[in-house]
Amino acid sequence: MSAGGPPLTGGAAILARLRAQRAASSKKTSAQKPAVREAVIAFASQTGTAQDIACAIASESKSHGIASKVLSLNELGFENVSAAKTSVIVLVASSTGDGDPPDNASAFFRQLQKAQSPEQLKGIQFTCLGLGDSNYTSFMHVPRTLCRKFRELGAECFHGCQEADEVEGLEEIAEDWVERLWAPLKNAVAGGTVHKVSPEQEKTDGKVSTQQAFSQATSASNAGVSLGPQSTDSLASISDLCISSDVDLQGVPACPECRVKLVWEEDSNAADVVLLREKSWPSQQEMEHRDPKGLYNAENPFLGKVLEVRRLTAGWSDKRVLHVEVDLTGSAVVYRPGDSMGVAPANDPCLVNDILGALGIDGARVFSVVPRQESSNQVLLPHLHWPCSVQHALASACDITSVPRKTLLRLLAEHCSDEIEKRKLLYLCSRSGRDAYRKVVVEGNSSVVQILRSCPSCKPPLDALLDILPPLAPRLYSISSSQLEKGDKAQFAFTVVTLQTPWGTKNGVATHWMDRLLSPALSAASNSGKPQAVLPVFLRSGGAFHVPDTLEKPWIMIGPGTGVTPFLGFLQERRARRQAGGEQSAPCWLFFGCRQPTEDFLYEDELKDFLEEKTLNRLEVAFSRHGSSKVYVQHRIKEFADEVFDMAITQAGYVFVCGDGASMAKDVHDCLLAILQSAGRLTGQEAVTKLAEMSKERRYVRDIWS
Ligand SMILES: Cc1cc2nc3c(=O)[nH]c(=O)nc-3n(C[C@H](O)[C@H](O)[C@H](O)COP(=O)(O)O)c2cc1C
Repeated sequence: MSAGGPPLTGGAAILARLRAQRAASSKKTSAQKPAVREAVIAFASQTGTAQDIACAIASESKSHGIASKVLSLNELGFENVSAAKTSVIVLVASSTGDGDPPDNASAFFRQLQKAQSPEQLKGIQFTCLGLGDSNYTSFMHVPRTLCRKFRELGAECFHGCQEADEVEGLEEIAEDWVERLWAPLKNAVAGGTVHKVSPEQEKTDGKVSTQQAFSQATSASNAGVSLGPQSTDSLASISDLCISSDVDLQGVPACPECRVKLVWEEDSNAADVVLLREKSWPSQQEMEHRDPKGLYNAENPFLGKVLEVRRLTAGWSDKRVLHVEVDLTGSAVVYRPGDSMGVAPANDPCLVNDILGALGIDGARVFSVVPRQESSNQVLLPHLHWPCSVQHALASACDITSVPRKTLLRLLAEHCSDEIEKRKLLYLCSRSGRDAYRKVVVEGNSSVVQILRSCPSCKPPLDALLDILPPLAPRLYSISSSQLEKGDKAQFAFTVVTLQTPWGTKNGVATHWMDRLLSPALSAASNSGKPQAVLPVFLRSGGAFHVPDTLEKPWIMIGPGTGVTPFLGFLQERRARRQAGGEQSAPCWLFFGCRQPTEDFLYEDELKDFLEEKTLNRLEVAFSRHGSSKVYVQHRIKEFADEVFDMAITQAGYVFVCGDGASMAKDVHDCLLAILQSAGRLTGQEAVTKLAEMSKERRYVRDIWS
């Protein structure tokens, strides 16, 4: 019988039996083994950085004589955290969205937040490395919450927690912290007296300021270390690397240990059931999945029919932005403008075939996963939804396109039979190869597929590869509609991302997947159509990025490119509320930016309608390719310095910014600081404090992406 449901029959019964057998076999072995004192290295990671650092810590711990195992927080499970089972925990955690936990930590985080007993984690020694980006309003929300809750529940910190900010450079700060981790970790695992670190002490003791750590780390890495075999200026790809046999390979991490074994399904009937289930996606059952509260996620999405798809950019432009309308009828989803639509994508089948070819594996083979360590009773790699085929795991569950982390390169190096290829990959993981790693791998926007192409002798075992590849993360798109106007429909827009890299063209995973799915409906003549497609979707809250309760304070909205999309929803909401009457409305301005009027003026007609009916009082557009000089939103905002100051500060209005976090959000932030100084006569420090206050009062709110 399925838990609380009707008895399982046919294929479902076979799948349930396979899972239960694997789980039982790993439990049996765990019961036979006495518990060993070991450190649990637990990560919360959305795009793989925290996972990579956690894996590197686990691998290196062996050389320090420390037994350890590495798990995502969800794999660990909050119910398994206790002084008896997990006495020493090293947390490596990032945040996503607006201070949200990464998907592989969300269930753990939920349970941790609910836990109240001050004794629940008594006897546990922990430390935490937080990863974050100070451009985000909820900077370090997840790591800080983990640390606070662990302490509140009785755990003790054995090594000063550290925060590594992307803005200052994660790698150096993390390396420095890990370097200082070994002695206290060894002591904690040995059960020695722990030198407790209080949050206050961390400020001066265990925790080095990020700037200090940064300079320590960089000066250490510059001292007496070879600069590598050649200048990075001439480097574009791995084939450009010339590695001599005496190249300095110091700092190469230990090869990550594989945690899992794959158990191949030999029963062809059982394998066929799995293949059929994968082929018939979405099944009737998946199509009919409904949550009465409208709570869906990437694992259990709502399958929404696509009602409309329309191209928003000119047909001749190399920029392809598509508008999509999804039917949410029956889903019980309630969204607010500012929320995002999550979409669970799949990888390009050609890339999957490349990996299968490189590894020489039949994609139709079906497997289950069991832990290699006999004492482990965790369900590992749950995101694969095993039993599954290799093809399915690589297409739907693993991230095969993002920039490879050093532990992945280290694994690949281990499995190159060609000595030169191996040394190239080792060099990229080494301290002296840091600049080459940044240039070739990070800036070159490489991927595991591209590395396998460049190193044909590389044949990593599938179990180790599946263990190390991060889960394929869902993608989030700002909703561009309001339910007050659109009811059961939700709209969003996306740019089909195509990057030119030194290796060749690299396509955005989700945007190309949606483009492939939706394009048949776009007729050449009308550029608009009614597709018969469904999208697996779920709602992600926009946090503080929402329409204010009042229309009586001014709104300044800044959203170049697809950053304008949430403001379409804001304006629909505003129109509906104005039409309902009863609210005075203060001025509402929008600063939008695009290349040129005839190419990518997204939602031009809709925005002009809002303007005409006075839902929007001013629309200022910055054209970057229309005229003799490039004009961006911050230039247009500066032209209205006095009005912006009056609306935002004197009238205590709202400033919303949406779009690219790498440059636009920073330029706009600097522009606002300059306006506070010029129009408001504030000093530089007063301007910084003022914006921080506005941010705290949720009157300066940003939804930015990297
Ligand atoms: C969509 C997105 C949202 C993010 N939100 C936050 C946030 O709210 N707070 C924060 O400190 N960092 C935030 N970050 C920065 C990440 O925490 C940081 O890049 C981290 O290194 C990612 O680690 P991971 O690869 O393990 O997920 C965000 C990054 C992205 C891409």
